[in-house]
Amino acid sequence: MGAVVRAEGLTKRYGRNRGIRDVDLEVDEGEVFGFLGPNGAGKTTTIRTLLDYLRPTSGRAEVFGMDSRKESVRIRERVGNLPGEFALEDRMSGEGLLRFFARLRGVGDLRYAHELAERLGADLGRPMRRLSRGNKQKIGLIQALFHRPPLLILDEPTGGLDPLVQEEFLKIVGETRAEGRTVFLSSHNLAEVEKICDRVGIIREGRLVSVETTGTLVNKAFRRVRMSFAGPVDPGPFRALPGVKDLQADRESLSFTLHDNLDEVIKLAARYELVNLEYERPSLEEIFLAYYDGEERRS
Ligand SMILES: Nc1ncnc2c1ncn2[C@@H]1O[C@H](COP(=O)(O)OP(=O)(O)OP(=O)(O)O)[C@@H](O)[C@H]1O
Repeated sequence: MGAVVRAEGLTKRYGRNRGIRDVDLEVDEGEVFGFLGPNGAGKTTTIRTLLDYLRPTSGRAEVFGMDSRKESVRIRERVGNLPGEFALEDRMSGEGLLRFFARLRGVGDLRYAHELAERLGADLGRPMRRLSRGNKQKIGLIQALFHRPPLLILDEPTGGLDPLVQEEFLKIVGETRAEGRTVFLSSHNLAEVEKICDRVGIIREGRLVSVETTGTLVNKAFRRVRMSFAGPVDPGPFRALPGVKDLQADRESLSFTLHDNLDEVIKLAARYELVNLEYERPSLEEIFLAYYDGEERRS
């Protein structure tokens, strides 16, 4: 499996504004790659630069091995793109818009488009300008998906969608991957990223600060531990153990986050009569917040 998207030292400055700096990135064929970061981190800038809607200040990007500046037309033919602002104020209906895109792309058959509209509950009959944000977004997704492109680049695909529609969208992404196609999506919604992404890139203040498989990111993080005992427990020795943080205690129970050192914690707990033990891994959201918090303190 080769890289479908590759960025090397990709940098975009907007005058004195930061944009993105030195982004090195590879997205492999057949994977679902999640691009995470808070508002203003540089997700949209990266996506627009990959597709040559923006010219990089320095560095380069390739999509399907083609230079994104020199071969943007050929690249865009093979990409289904949902831009960050899909807000057409058009008189045309969703159906009209899809027919327009179908002609442009030389696709004769709109059956998959109609199937997607049905599944997402999209209203294809109304003028685009009369649709709510979420309903516009559905049309935006359908136009990105219906010609079954080998690469999907989706900027905040579930923004404005209600939870049931989000679930359906996640199924569609799963089917896309099962067909061996590649998906690159940016998101704020960490629960959804955790469900569908094989790998995750975290961007912070224009720099890509981490790329990991979703499993690694979640597994190497801390755990939340809660212990209840049959009698009073002395929290002091627990608090003193390396790896134990944010410990809270009442007479017969302890709760804390554990970053390391499970063995010593269990041995210490075994000196008491333990009646309950909860050991939970955090959500990607908690990891992300902790990551950002830690980064902030380091910088
Ligand atoms: N046209 C522009 N002119 C000047 N600065 C810009 C422009 N577009 C983006 N920026 C700046 O570049 C940085 C990255 O913005 P970008 O829109 O790529 O972030 P994002 O991660 O997509 O955020 P969001 O989640 O809010 O969409 C921000 O500091 C932003 O202020």
